[in-house]
Amino acid sequence: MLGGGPGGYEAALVARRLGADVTVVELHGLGGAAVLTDVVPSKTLIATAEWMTIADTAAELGIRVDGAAGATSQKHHVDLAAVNTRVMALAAAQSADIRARLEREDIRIVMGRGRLDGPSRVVVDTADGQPQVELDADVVLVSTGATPRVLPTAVPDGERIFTWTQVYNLTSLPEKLIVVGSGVTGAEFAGAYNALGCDVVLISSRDRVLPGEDADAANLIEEVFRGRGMTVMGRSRAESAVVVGEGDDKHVEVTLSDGTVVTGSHLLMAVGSTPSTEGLGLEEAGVRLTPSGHIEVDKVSRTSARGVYAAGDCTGVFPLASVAAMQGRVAMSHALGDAVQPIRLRTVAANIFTAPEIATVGYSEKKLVEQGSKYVTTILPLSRNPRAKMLGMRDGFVKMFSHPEAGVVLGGVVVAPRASELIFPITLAVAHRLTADAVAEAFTVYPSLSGSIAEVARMGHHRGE
Ligand SMILES: Cc1cc2nc3c(=O)[nH]c(=O)nc-3n(C[C@H](O)[C@H](O)[C@H](O)COP(=O)(O)OP(=O)(O)OC[C@H]3O[C@@H](n4cnc5c(N)ncnc54)[C@H](O)[C@@H]3O)c2cc1C
Ligand SMILES: NC(=O)c1ccc[n+]([C@@H]2O[C@H](COP(=O)([O-])OP(=O)(O)OC[C@H]3O[C@@H](n4cnc5c(N)ncnc54)[C@H](O)[C@@H]3O)[C@@H](O)[C@H]2O)c1
Repeated sequence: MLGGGPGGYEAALVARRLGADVTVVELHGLGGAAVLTDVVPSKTLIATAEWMTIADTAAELGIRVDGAAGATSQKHHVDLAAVNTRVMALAAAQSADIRARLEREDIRIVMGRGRLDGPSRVVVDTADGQPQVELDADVVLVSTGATPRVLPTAVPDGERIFTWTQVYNLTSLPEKLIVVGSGVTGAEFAGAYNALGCDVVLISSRDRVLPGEDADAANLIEEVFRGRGMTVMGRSRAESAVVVGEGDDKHVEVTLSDGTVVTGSHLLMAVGSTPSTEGLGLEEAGVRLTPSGHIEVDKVSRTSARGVYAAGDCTGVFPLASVAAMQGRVAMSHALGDAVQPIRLRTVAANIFTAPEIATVGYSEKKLVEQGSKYVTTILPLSRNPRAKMLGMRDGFVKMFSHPEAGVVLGGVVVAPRASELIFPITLAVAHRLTADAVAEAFTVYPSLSGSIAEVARMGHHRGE
């Protein structure tokens, strides 16, 4: 395995279980960017932000903090140094757990930068300056991931201008954080820092935040962001960014394409990723790349070179840790002759960890329209749910797409606190082609947020002729 992130280490475990001799080559640390810089750190930071959001409703629920002057006064504050220490410790512990698990399974780990020397040999420049390691293999899985895209006119310095991998250096909350890019990464960080108590400006090059997502969900999040005091600048492309001034006057200036200059104390660039596929000897080994530099793969993770498979963000199939892991497992099952199901992207569940969260599964409305499918949409605002009222939750909804005649659930969107947990019944329905009636017929607890899922399914009921 070239790369020890979710794509690589999950594949390693499957290959070992199927009886193969397995070596994982990893440049930085086991668990990959997912564990060390991306998923785990961001979601741990967001866990603190989520508590801050919950604390905001405390006064409404009748909770008073001793010494606080009134319901609207600032009662909690965040010690960012402590938060980031916890974040990094958690990521390191998770990485160590993965290493220990691989070692227990007798998987060899070689730390260093690997590259292909033809389709069945990997050469590793080891991290500790020891001689190169050469590994011959019947099967190679490339799972080298991706790194933050850097604009040459806004180069991160790790002190004032950050990529998302560097923000954990911060020991105190920025006075005013500018976030460039309103994809999932930008929206999650902008939302989190806003909840932690920062003044946040979100610069979005598109009409609205989260341009790729369900329009109702994205509009709701944008409204929530604005309602919490965030400045959201739509249709604004950042051209360049510089650090100016000295001492207390030091700040960041971001110049937009219309000449506007936005100033802040710090800047987070979240303008997408670049696949880590350069200098790996891929094309020389017969592995075809797409124009964007991603590795071309089929549904069982085969590349154009015999014996070479690829998984995860370096393939650009669907940049999620869960998909990387599935691609890796599928690759090894195929390569080692086990029963294998080609990857089914239609059933992937995804979640955006804003507050409220946005969870999606199955076909999106955009996809249903594009492919000319027949569908009905049923939608229920969260504010109608009795449990949500008790918990003081207002923003959110449950939406379901189903086939108008067959009643089969085609997809769903849940916007709610912990939507990542609530989406599961819809995921089951999509994965197993259940009808909306089948979902509606199952008992839900009263009162419960999941009651809205059964309710929205009930709304999709069609009387049989
Ligand atoms: C801020 C952020 C938050 C995210 N949150 C989520 C989330 O909540 N849920 C989710 O499902 N997904 C999330 N993602 C996406 C997720 O991080 C990726 O999809 C996932 O990391 C992909 O796994 P991977 O194995 O392909 O690559 P990675 O995790 O990037 O691992 C690749 C590994 O390969 C190593 N490597 C690279 N080149 C070499 C080489 N030449 N030799 C040896 N090793 C090499 C790297 O050091 C790295 O460790 C998030 C992404 C970002 C940016
Ligand atoms: N919760 C999660 O599962 C999670 C979290 C983060 C990322 N991810 C994965 O990573 C993928 C990539 O997300 P991402 O947000 O990192 O990248 P992205 O490419 O989806 O978004 C980057 C955004 O930045 C904008 N942009 C680019 N240049 C700009 C400029 N100069 N000025 C202003 N805006 C600019 C783009 O228009 C785009 O909307 C996601 O699709 C998702 O699969 C998942």
